[in-house]
Amino acid sequence: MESTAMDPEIAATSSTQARFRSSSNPKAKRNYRPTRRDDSDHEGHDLDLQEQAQSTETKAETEKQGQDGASTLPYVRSQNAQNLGEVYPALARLSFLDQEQGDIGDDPGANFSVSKPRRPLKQAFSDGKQTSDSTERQLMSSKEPAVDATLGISLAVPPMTSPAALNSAIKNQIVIRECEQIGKGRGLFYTGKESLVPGSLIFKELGYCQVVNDASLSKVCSTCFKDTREEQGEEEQSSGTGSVAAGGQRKLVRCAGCRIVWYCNKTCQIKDWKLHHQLECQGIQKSLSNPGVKDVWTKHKMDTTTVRALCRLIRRRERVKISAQYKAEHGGKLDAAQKQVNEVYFSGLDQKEDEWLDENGAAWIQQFLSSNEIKQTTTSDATTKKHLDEPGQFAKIMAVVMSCVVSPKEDPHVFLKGLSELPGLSEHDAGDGGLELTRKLDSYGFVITNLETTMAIGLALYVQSMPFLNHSCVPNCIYTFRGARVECRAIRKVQPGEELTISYIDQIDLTKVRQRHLQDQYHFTCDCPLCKFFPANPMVLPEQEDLLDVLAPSKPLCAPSLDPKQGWICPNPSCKAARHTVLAVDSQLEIYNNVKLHCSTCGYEEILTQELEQENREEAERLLARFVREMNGGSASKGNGARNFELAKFSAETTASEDGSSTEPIIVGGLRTVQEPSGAALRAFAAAYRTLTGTESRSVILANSTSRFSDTDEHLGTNHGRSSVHHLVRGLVQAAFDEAVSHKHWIFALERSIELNRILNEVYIGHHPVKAVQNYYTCKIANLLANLLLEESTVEIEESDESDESDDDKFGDSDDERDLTALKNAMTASRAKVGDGSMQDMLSRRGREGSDDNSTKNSDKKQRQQQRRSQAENSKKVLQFLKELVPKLEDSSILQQFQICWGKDGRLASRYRHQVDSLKQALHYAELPFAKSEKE
Ligand SMILES: C[S@@+](CC[C@H](N)C(=O)[O-])C[C@H]1O[C@@H](n2cnc3c(N)ncnc32)[C@H](O)[C@@H]1O
Repeated sequence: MESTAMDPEIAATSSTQARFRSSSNPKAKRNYRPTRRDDSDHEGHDLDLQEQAQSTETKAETEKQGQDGASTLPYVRSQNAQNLGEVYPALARLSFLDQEQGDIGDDPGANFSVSKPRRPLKQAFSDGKQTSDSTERQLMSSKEPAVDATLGISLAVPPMTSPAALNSAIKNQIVIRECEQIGKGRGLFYTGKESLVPGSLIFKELGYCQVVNDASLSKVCSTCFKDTREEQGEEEQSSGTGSVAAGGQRKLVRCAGCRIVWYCNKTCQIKDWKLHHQLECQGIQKSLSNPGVKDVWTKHKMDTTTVRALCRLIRRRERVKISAQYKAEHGGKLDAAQKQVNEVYFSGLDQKEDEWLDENGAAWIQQFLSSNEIKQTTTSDATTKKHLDEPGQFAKIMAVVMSCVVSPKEDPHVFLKGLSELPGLSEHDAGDGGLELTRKLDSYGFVITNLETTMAIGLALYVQSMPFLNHSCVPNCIYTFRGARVECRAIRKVQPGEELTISYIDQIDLTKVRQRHLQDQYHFTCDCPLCKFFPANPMVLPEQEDLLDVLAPSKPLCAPSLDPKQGWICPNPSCKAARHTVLAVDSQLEIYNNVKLHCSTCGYEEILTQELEQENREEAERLLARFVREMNGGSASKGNGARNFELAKFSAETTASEDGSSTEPIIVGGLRTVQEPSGAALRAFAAAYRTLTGTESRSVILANSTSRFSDTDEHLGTNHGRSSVHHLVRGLVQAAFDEAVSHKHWIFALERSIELNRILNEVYIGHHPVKAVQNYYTCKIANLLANLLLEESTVEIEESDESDESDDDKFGDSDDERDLTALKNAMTASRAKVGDGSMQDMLSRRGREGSDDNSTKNSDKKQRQQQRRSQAENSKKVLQFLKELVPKLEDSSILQQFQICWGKDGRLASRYRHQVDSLKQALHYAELPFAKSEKE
């Protein structure tokens, strides 16, 4: 531990120098309830429960407290949280999906603070003792570190006797052992005989310590982690003790002692008080009286999430020591307070697990949350120390921690050293305790996220199974949170012997980006199939340089014959196995020069070359660019910047051919115009299509146009042609999706997203991350629409009450209000004139209108009325569309293709079901005002 960390003077200076993070709250996700305006001062609801809670403590406990300043209360965990969790790790990439994850501010040094979602962070680099032997190290029932008989030294492989392991849904079938890959350390493996089905619960566990992050403190209960932003019509559970606003929306109450942490109600507050907060509260108040660090709490000079987590971690160890001492002195008996708390709050697994954590947690943190194996291949201890200390963060964090936990009489150095002093450890192990603990929190801390929003709401340190999950860009597991309890589930079939993995990062980045991220943040090179075989992530359009990389002559020249299950569907129209005529070999062609296609059903064979594929891709891109250019006015209206195309709204209808049979149309890209596509656009398209396929296009429908090109299906011909069409179609749909997203055109984005899902299902058989990602977007957009729809219904009511409301009022400041306005405008957009198509245009036009002089006010008013009528009409259409969407989202045959969504029962997994339910609920609400405006 560097002395600067504890020096109060230096601490004071550093805390004033550093601006750790802005205190801005994450953008509050809209509640599904109609907005209520309640201006009552939230803080006015503070319950002075500190005293009440204290009065419930027993005398003995208070006395003990007075004597040594530490709580003798047993650790108790509430298990009444239900609403938290994470849908799927690390996928929220698009800006609109990015929930504010905790602002780190512009201080680069603030990065260390736990303020954004993260998987386990950088690896710990402590001095644990273990070997790199790849043999299984599992010991079933020892509390001591396993001993390798050959080497005679202890191994960093924890015994699988923790409650999480013993209570696992697949008891005794998961083991922790060394991975074969050098430098990877230990991993969690499935050893059952039957393969695991998607959705299987693998384990669930409680954290050793957990805290709500700074950004969510006033929104999330610090005991049960219930997020008030996400409640939707649930029955209030505050039973009169919590604060319920007039509108039914629950408010949290704040500890009147430290004024930092918030709770659902008295019960939660008392629970936390007994477990942690009593000491935490005293600590914070002590810290507040220290002028050097006071600003941290009062002016949010830095993020205190890590600080509070560390304090809780340290305190738990302290409390356990005191508790053990009490037990020893009283013949193994619990003190009266502990007994009372156990009776009132503890039950079943929670109790067992908490007792186990009390007894073993510190030792596990000390001995198992570290791996020499990893240390050797990553970086030195000194580098780690430097990393932690680089922006001065470590010193600042420790200064605040010390101001909370160390009593004035104590020597901080001795105190910190003492943090490592566990029975049985050598002097070497008992190094710099503060640094070691911080590194462990940094390495193994998990961000607790909210299921609905994937917003980061807290930080927890798990010690049982969770910390041993390694990363893969194509993971087979996800973890979700129930309160602060983490649950790990399989998301696809897991074969016996397979390692269980989660993703630490955003899977949809390019391989290069992902690898850089993993290297920078976690210090390892990922060896998963996506990294090994897909240099250009097929989930995103490959960048030119990635293509150049893979075209390097050193690459293998010919790919092994492709297994139809992995990448392509037989294009032979008469093949019985063929359902679609689209190829999905682009990913493979990014690696191999030639791909030999062989259909095991009909014997069809063909060789596709990288060059050919590259040509097709380029041609498709050229076509796309030209087509979009022409659709936007192109040469005809050069320079005026007008946009005259809008994105597709609804799928094209099946068209009847001359002989009376109906033809399924190919909707190229789903682009439709608000008016007829120009002749130039159509010609551009036809020419490029001809070049790509060697044929005239067949039944290609553009926009709302009735124009189409006649052709026969047979002419689609070779893979060459099909591959080009595939690029074209997918590129166009992707472009349409991106366009819709960039304009926050959610309805269209949703529609395009579903279309992309359909295409992906054709081109990737079985599970594929690309499908998971797109499906994730579909769900998120549906969820967003649900919010917007509901908001719209609220606004509709408000508007009808105040018909003279100015435009300015409707353009609120919040992003949500803007989204809502954009959505409304989008609904009107289909009727707009040339140049009015884009939402941006419309928004700026409306902005300009707002500044027009009085003479135009009347006509503006009429226009607005007209617009409202039009909005109402369009709203009905949207409603109808969404109503039709719900059964599709629940259609199990569609879902079976998105394996990622499967629940145990083969239905939509509950995490998605929840979103569909939200949509249904919003539809229900939304109908009321729409019905009203209809009558009007
Ligand atoms: C939470 S720990 C996982 C358990 C770790 N293997 C151990 O033995 O303690 C995260 C660390 O494991 C290592 N790791 C995780 N996934 C890996 C992978 N796919 N390849 C190599 N190392 C990996 C990295 O060093 C990372 O920082």
